[in-house]
Amino acid sequence: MILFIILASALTVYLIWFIYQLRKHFAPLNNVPGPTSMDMFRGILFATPADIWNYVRQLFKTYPRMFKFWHTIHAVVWLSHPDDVEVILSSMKHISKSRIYESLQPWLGTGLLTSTGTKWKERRQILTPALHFGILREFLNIFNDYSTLLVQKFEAASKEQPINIVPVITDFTLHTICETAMGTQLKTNEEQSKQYIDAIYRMGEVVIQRIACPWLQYAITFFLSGNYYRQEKLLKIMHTFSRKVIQDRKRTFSGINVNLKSKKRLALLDMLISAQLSRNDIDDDGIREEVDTFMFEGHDTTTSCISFTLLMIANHAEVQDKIVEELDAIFDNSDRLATVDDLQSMTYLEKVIKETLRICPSVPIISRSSEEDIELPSGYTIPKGTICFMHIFELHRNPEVFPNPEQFDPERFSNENSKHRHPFAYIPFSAGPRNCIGQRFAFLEVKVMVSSILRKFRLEPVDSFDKLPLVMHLILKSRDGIRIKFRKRDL
Ligand code: HEM
Repeated sequence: MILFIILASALTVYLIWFIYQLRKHFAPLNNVPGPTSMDMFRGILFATPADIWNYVRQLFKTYPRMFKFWHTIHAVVWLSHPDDVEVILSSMKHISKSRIYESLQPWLGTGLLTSTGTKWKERRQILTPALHFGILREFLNIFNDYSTLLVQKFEAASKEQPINIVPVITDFTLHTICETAMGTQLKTNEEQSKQYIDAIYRMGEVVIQRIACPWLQYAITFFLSGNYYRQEKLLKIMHTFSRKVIQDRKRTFSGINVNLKSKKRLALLDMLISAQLSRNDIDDDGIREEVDTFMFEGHDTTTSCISFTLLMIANHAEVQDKIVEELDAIFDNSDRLATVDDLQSMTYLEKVIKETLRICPSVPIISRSSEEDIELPSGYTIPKGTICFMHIFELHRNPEVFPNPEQFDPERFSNENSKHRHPFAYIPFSAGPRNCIGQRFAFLEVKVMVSSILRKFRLEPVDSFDKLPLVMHLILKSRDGIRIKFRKRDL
């Protein structure tokens, strides 16, 4: 009994000391406005991903520049002003992702998206040449082949019925990333490919459920919730598949070892195998981490971008007319496939894609952990160890930078109008040292897909962006998909 009283007293003293130290360390945040922990708890308890999305947006209406709250023992700040975001993103000191990304680690390990420090620097160095423009040119045939198939799919669908485009586009972006980055065709009629595609969809659900529900972020509660077993099953399918792709590629790669010395450009997976064979820079698990990272980052983001671009075009007839005029001038009614020069001539379409990514950024929120105290231009100090969320979706709606922010206006991205813009006011691909490595890949793919569709179809609106139920997810998504009508163009 005495022992129990001593232990309980020691524990109480330790807890009081711990909370005191925590409060002292994070005292500079006391000045930052924000909801109370109780408000926060009420706001997210039993909330769906759509409720959480709306709740955070509502908080930005009350605290437009930034706000803070406590999430159990973690101090969290949300930022949306370009000056504040610039201080964090442009620094090499704050390159570590916050603990929110830990939910991705069972799947992606510490690949390029989730790693930090020397590991991240070395991997970025190996992988940057894999997305060089010279290589992307070689991917054009693959983009063209798959977009031809996509158009055929829409042609076969009923003319009058709206189509939920998200699953169809997802199917195509998964096939293109697998073939371009891994040099492997996903065969939808093969059981293993089918299982893999399905597992990627379902793993996304598990990850987001864990991020959205605070109590699932701890290993023990996650384990008890039953989601752990679901995750293990999915990981087995996905990792077995990626390991097989790597082994198959390695076999053929060692057979053509000459590639290591030749000038021929290597695809992403070949680049990783080459780094292993020639310099032992990366082991088998490391290659697997990067393959999984690119499969994830390289398909969901572009699916969101293509789907929202088509939605915006369907809802803005005058914008659609201008794109069609541009395409007609380039292709002159011919059926030929797009070349790199054609894609570079699609300057108006490029402005449309940029404006879509402003209103509907595929990655709406990113997060970092502060590695040391940060003095923000707003006058507040963020102590070391704070979780910093940067709300790209809100940042892109700053009325001082983008007047009338909800209005869709591609001309915001004319050379004249973009010239004097704050460099961190528009960051769909993030910015600074940890920006998106696949940005040029994404633009090429989106342009090929969207132009192929508009050369064949007139898009008619069914859903509109302002009525879509957006959800808190890693990637911007509508809970109910995105529906559009496709009417064959009279050529
Ligand atoms: C429209 C399409 C895309 C958008 C809007 C986008 C956006 C972003 C953003 C905002 C980040 C920073 C994430 C963070 O800090 O947490 C990022 C990182 C990344 N993206 Fe993309 N992305 C797109 C397409 C792609 C594609 C096609 C690939 C691969 C081929 C790719 C690969 C990556 C990787 C590997 C990272 C991590 C980079 C690093 O930390 O060094 N992304 N992307």
